Amino acid sequence: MSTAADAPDILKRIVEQKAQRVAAQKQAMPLAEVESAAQVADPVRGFKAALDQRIAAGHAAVIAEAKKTSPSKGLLRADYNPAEIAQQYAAAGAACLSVLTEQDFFKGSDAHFRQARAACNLPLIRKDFVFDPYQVVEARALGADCVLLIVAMLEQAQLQDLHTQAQALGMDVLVEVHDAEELTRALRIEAPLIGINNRDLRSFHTDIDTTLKLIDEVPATTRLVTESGIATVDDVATLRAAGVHAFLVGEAFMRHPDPGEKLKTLF
Ligand SMILES: O=P(O)(O)OC[C@@H](O)[C@@H](O)c1c[nH]c2ccccc12
Repeated sequence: MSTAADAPDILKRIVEQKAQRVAAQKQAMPLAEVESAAQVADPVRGFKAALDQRIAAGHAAVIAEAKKTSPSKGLLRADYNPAEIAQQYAAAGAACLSVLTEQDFFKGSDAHFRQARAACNLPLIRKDFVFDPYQVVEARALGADCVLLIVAMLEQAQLQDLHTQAQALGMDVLVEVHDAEELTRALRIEAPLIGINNRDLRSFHTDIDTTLKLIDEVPATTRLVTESGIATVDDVATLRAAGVHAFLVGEAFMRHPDPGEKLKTLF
């Protein structure tokens, strides 16, 4: 069985760095304080519901991602303004937004997340590397409507517990997998929302076949999101023809001077 110990090197490095950050953050802001902040946070906006609505109406549901930098591609956008990007995405018809908050490898921040969420009415996923229950409470305190859980970096019991905790706080969870074994683990916890990451974190190579190969294993009642490397109108058409209607796209939008314009042309 794949476990956190088998995670690709880049994921291990990110998680090690993150563990130090979380330890320091717990000192700066004890759990009880974060819990209080979570209790008075803005109500959740319904992340999965927004995807389901778009798709029920016959449209593709786009989770449009804001990220300044990625470990695989480096700087994507020098003039990074999360509030402006959020408004452009919302105006262009995105169903939901994704905002990177990881600091060391993606140059994200909690402030980016807050700015983006305040600038629109769409539901947002906090994109980070979550392994500690503290981070789940922190996400809700920030106003997150959904959190990402990456199967490759979590033990099964951890995955189950974090998933239950996030749902108890009212959030949706995007459970990310990359292969059949990880998908089995996501299905075992009955995750309603599963993302197939087309990026191989060992090589950084993206291939939409990753989604196409796994699609038959995903029950019709599960909302499937295809993630990463979606760059052309052909990619979108191929995936939709195969029955995938929710898309998480970052790089293709971020490289364009007007990310919202790119969203409109791609979808
Ligand atoms: O920029 P892309 O290739 O369109 O991919 C977006 C998103 O899928 C990618 O950023 C991502 C997928 N899973 C992640 C986990 C952590 C950080 C980032 C990611």
